[in-house]
Amino acid sequence: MSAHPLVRVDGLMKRFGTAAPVFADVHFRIEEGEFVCLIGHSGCGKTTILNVLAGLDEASDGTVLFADRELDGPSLDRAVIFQGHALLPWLDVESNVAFAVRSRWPRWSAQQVLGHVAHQLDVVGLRHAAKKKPSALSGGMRQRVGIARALAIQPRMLLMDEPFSALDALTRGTLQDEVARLCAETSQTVFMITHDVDEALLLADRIFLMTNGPDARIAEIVVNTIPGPRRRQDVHHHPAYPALRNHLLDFLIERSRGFDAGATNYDPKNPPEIRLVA
Ligand SMILES: Nc1ncnc2c1ncn2[C@@H]1O[C@H](COP(=O)(O)OP(=O)(O)OP(=O)(O)O)[C@@H](O)[C@H]1O
Repeated sequence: MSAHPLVRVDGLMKRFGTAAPVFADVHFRIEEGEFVCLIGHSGCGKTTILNVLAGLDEASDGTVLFADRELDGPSLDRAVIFQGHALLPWLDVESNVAFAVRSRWPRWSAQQVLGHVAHQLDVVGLRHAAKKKPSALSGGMRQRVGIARALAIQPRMLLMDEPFSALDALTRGTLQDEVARLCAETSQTVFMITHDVDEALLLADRIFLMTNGPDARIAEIVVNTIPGPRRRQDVHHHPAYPALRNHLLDFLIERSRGFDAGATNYDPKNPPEIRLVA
């Protein structure tokens, strides 16, 4: 880890009302250019952590430094792609993306904005749908618009909350490939929530495993020992794949439940880093 990671989270805790904390003592770093996935069961606080990183929610305790500065609300440095795309329904595809581009570069001419939008729509294969309203698009196309809009503002970090979970298997696979390619080409820093271990092994450089809530922790950090660039048709042939996949599934099925944060060999500031090879 470098002395100046892009994201530095220390002692993060979130409590709603007087209930037990959803999660506590969460520490992690994300390096510039890294793709990190967060995996854990429903309710352990993944979306809450993502919202804190986005500046949309505040933790009850702890600090988040982004590029060595304490976070202060949302910023165009951090773009979010939600599960349900969140497009403006009254604007066509081009205008949805242009809206974000104009807020990022308010001095750009209309021509510059439209040129940039056209390029982003090309990147996600949606140039032909530029004049369509979101209601006239399939779920996969809408999610593509969300991706184009997020990437169009060239964020320093992309935050994705289960971005493919509402899609059919075929569309999901295609979009996963596209995101893998786009992020690798631009060395995009990404923090993504997923429930899908194969998706994590395709996309992530490191996978943070969260225990069940309440009082959830990051139990361990699994390093993806399958080297990039990874492609969907190759990943499962890599010799390390079975061990990695079994390790992630065993965690979700078994170890995420009985985790003991008080165990002497567990240091929340330094969760065990797991490096599995074939
Ligand atoms: N505004 C709120 N008020 C009270 N409780 C909340 C609020 N927001 C979230 N919670 C609770 O905090 C816990 C964590 O929610 P969060 O959505 O972060 O979990 P998650 O791990 O992302 O779950 P999922 O995988 O189902 O999306 C849940 O038990 C949820 O009920």
